[in-house]
Amino acid sequence: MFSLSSTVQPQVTVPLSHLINAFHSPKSTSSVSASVSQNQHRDVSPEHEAPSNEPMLNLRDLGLSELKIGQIDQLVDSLLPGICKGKNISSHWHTSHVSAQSFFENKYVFIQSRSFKTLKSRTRRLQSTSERLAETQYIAPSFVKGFLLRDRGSDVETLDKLMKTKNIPEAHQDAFKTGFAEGFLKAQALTQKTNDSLRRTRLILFVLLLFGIYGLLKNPFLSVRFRTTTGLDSAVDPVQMKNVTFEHVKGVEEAKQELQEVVEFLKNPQKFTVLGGKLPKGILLVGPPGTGKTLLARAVAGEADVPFYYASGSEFDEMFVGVGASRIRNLFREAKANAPCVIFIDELDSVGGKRIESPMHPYSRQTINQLLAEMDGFKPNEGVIIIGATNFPEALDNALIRPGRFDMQVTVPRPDVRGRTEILKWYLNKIKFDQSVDPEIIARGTVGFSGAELENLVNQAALKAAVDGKEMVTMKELEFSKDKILMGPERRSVEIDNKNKTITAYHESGHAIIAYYTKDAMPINKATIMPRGPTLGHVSLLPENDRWNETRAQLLAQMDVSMGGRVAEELIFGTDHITTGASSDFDNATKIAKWMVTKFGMSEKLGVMTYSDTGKLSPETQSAIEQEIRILLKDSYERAKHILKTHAKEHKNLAEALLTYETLDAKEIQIVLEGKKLELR
Ligand SMILES: Nc1ncnc2c1ncn2[C@@H]1O[C@H](COP(=O)(O)OP(=O)(O)OP(=O)(O)O)[C@@H](O)[C@H]1O
Ligand SMILES: [Zn+2]
Repeated sequence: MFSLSSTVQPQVTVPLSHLINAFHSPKSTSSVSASVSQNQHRDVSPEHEAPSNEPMLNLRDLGLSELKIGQIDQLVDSLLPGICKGKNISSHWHTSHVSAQSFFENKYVFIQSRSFKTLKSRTRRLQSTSERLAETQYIAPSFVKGFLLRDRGSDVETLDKLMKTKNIPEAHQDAFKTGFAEGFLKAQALTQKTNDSLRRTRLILFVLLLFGIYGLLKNPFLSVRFRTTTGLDSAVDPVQMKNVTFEHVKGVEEAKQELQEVVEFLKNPQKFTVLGGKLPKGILLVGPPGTGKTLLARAVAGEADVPFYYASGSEFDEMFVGVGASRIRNLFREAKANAPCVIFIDELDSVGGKRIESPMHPYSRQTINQLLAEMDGFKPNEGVIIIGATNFPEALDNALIRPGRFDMQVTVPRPDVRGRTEILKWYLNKIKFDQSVDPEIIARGTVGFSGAELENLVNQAALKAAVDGKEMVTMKELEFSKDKILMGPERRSVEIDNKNKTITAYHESGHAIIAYYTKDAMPINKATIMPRGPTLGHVSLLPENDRWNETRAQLLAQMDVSMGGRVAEELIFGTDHITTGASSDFDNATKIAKWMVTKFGMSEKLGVMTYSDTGKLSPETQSAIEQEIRILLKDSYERAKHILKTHAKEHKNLAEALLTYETLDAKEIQIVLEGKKLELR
């Protein structure tokens, strides 16, 4: 079963008594021959398989070169009566022996036997007892084999030399050899013991390893580490959330307030029980991605200083029967054992969605049922609070949002301008930034950004500053990374020819001039002719505040600003040279005009009425709507033309400044439009 490595040499062994007798064979042949002849039969007897208790000795490791021919004959005769008699080897030996002094130097019979035994290397390679048995069956008793295979001339010489150098008299040589044999035997026994204990140790280690693997797979705590590899268990790491508190979550004040009572409950569940109050078991955090739902849940656990169990809904969504359900079971079992605590299930919709069983999610129903059963299975004041998060509350299974389950909903919206400012300040404080940085300006220009996106913006600005070899982050890097997130990376590598650059500069200046000179337009933030994403240039405007509502004048102003690009092209380069670059401007203007007519009731002709599905309307109404939209756009176009004609000089100055500097911020645009000279940067 457990074969040893090939470096371990096979041992051909004989009992000690045989060896001693062999040395003294000429004198005490009878006892040896009796025991050896027994040995011959051992090859097939089961006795042979069971190792004898007597210490075993390897004869081939003994120096026997000093034996004279006569002695060898006697020895062999006494050890191998069968072989010697049957094959008449001794006579053969006598006639063929040439002159070799030593037994091993004789190249005749015994060497033949060696080759008959197929090369010494083969013998050396023999590994298992069974192989050895097979060999010995057709050759000779094992010890003779060792005897015959003796080929370590150097060892033999050492013993010879030793006897010579020590000047051991003939009479004592036998005693010397016996002593040598005893010493050898001891060493042999020791090697055997070492080998045995090595074998035993390996066996024990192997068994321990097997137990270890089994234990790891069974133990739910240890299996956490194996979760990803085995995919079958479900334990979840509890994480102590001391370091995350409400202080870390910015711009979601209402949500924090609502969750404050949950924190109180987790801190002291008994207090609530005494008063008979009942807290929801499950809280549903609803909001767009990256608004800090996970962060809030962590903060709840952190504020209350209780363990936090994180699980993602998609982890429970398994192709295999029962896996999702068993994961949920394990999660709740562990949480209950560690109450008070918070279980957080991210992407709840992917485990608790209303989906019917489909080939993609064959066992989702089972998983939802398990979740419901677990939620029903513990008492409200047991100290376990389940917080679920979703971007699509509509997609949740109705059973999940019934009272007693996720019955409290907390909305986590995208932050408003104040929230965004706070978030930006929070992340700016983690990096080095210039005192001139005004987080509010960035906040104003990042309508709709989530907390995660704002964090990313600050991070990208820091990276940009590092790449540019700056010591601090300035507004420039922040603006840069904002544009990158909004419009894709700059395309500096694109070679834009001068003609196109000029067209772009006049087009963008057109937008900027209209924005600057129209009362209800948003203030300009920046103008650039640096290609970015799919655009060749752009003008960004900045609302002073998040706009909850927009007036008719503001909408018209937005249309006018959109028209400014094309009007500029037409006025400067002529009708024949207008470009395709204004298509997205027209999209924008047309959308606003359409909404004014069909949604906002801002057309006198069509009245205060909404027209949702324009395809189903009568042809007359449809053409009336179209007519109104057309008029709004035409008027807008004319207004833009008027402004650009009036401010042709400013328009030209701004376009040239853009051609020189590529990007101009609000202040620089103002300087140019006021007719002042722009300082060289
Ligand atoms: N309001 C916030 N205040 C501070 N940091 C925030 C805020 N919102 C998001 N972040 C940052 O963005 C990271 C991601 O947010 P989080 O994972 O909490 O969002 P989420 O709403 O759970 O998103 P998803 O729905 O994609 O899971 C947070 O780790 C945090 O660094
Ligand atoms: Zn444009």
